[in-house]
Parts: sequence; structure tokens; C-alpha cells
Amino acid sequence: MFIQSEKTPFPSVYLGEIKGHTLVDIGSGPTIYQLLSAFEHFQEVIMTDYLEVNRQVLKMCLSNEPGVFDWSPYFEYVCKLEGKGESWKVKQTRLRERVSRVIPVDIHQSSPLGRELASGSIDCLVSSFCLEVCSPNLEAFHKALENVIGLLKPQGHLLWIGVLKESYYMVGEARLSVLSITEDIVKTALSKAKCIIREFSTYSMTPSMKVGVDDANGIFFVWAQKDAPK
Ligand SMILES: C[S@@+](CC[C@H](N)C(=O)[O-])C[C@H]1O[C@@H](n2cnc3c(N)ncnc32)[C@H](O)[C@@H]1O
Repeated sequence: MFIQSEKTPFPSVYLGEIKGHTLVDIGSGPTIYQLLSAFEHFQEVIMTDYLEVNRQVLKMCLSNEPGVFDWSPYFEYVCKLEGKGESWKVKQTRLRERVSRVIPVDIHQSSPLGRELASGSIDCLVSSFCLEVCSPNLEAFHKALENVIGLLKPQGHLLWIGVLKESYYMVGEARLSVLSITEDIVKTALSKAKCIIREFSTYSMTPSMKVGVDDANGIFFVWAQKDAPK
């Protein structure tokens, strides 16, 4: 899934309001599109996934091994949006250099990154289509968000993309269940996880995007900040 335009998502990332040392992508899957703008504002980027097979694909992609998916149109498009006249190849090389590790994650553990990264140590998290897809019920979804937010420093940033009112999606012949969530559910979960919403926007699926691989209604984009302890 790739939706990025002049209006969505996260214009603040382009303005450099969100920056720091470490950016961690939670549940990266085998994809890198979700980092193409945000990574520029951090010195170290860490990608994560639950599945070893996805971590292997990412490592192959980052070391430019033959036969990996061609992300060049995505790089080209993001370079165009950023409007700096930069070559997509330069950006691609920079991303490869900036990602220091691809490590396991389990959002259902109280320390989702185990011993690799301690709670309260991260400046910014990105996560796309992971929490709602990997949580069996609402209680697990709330808890997973709390676990993930626990990784952030006080006032650390969360850049979160998810799907609204989706109950399934297809991967080949396999029909995978998704926890169907609404905008209100996302906002309540953020409040329970002691986060302040800085931006919240939604994108409705157009009829042309409804091609039978899922029953999603829309996408949400959130920029939230972990509340500092009083
Ligand atoms: C729908 S994919 C999203 C991948 C990618 N972020 C994207 O935007 O396309 C969900 C990802 O969550 C991972 N996942 C599954 N169980 C998980 C868990 N318990 N904790 C963290 N990630 C998990 C899956 O392996 C998968 O790569």
C-alpha cells in the first residue's frame, strides 16, 4: 500500500519538525516505502519484523542483492514530492547507509524489541498497517499500542498509518483477518497510551481502489507524541 501526496501523509516530516537520533519502523514487512521521507531526519534507522522471511527480504533489499523488488519508482516519486531536485539513486544509497539493523519485533510483548532496544530509548517510531492487522481483538490492540509507545522517549514521536474498517485482506489465495477499527477507536487507543495527537487525517478508499483484495474503507495517518510524565 502506498499513498503519498502533497497533502498526505505527515507534511511535518518534510518540514523537519520531527527529528532525532533513532527512528524505528515497527512491523516493516518486506517493504521500505514507509521510510522514504522520514528517514532523512534521523541519524540511525532500525527496521523490524516478526517474521524472519521478511527480515531476510529487507536485508537483501538494503544490500542491493540481485532479484529484489525494484523500489525505484517510489524513490523517484518521493524525490519529486520533496522538490529538492535530488536524484532518486542518491536517496536510495543514503537509506541503505542509514539503516543500521533489521531486527525481530513482537508488538504483543511488553518490550517489543526485547534486549535489542530498551524501553524509553527511541526518538521516533513509524508503523504502517501492523497493529490492527496483527491484533486478534480490541484489548490486544490497545495493549500492543501501549507496548509500542513504551519504546519511545518522553515526547517521542509516533508516525502511524493504518487501515479503517477492514475485516480481511487477501495474500494470494489466503484470506487474512484484520481487526476492524474506526477513527474513534484509534483516538481512544492513543489517549489510553498517553499520547497527544498532533495531526490526524483520513483518506477514503475511492471506488477505483476497491479491487477485491480487501474490504477497507479508508486509511488513517497519525502524528502523535508521547506525553511527558508529570
Ligand atoms: C500488513 S503487514 C505491513 C507491512 C508494512 N509495514 C507495510 O506497510 O506494508 C503487517 C506486518 O506485521 C508483521 N507482524 C506479524 N505479527 C507481528 C507481531 N506480533 N509484532 C510485530 N509485527 C508483526 C507481519 O510479519 C507483517 O510484516
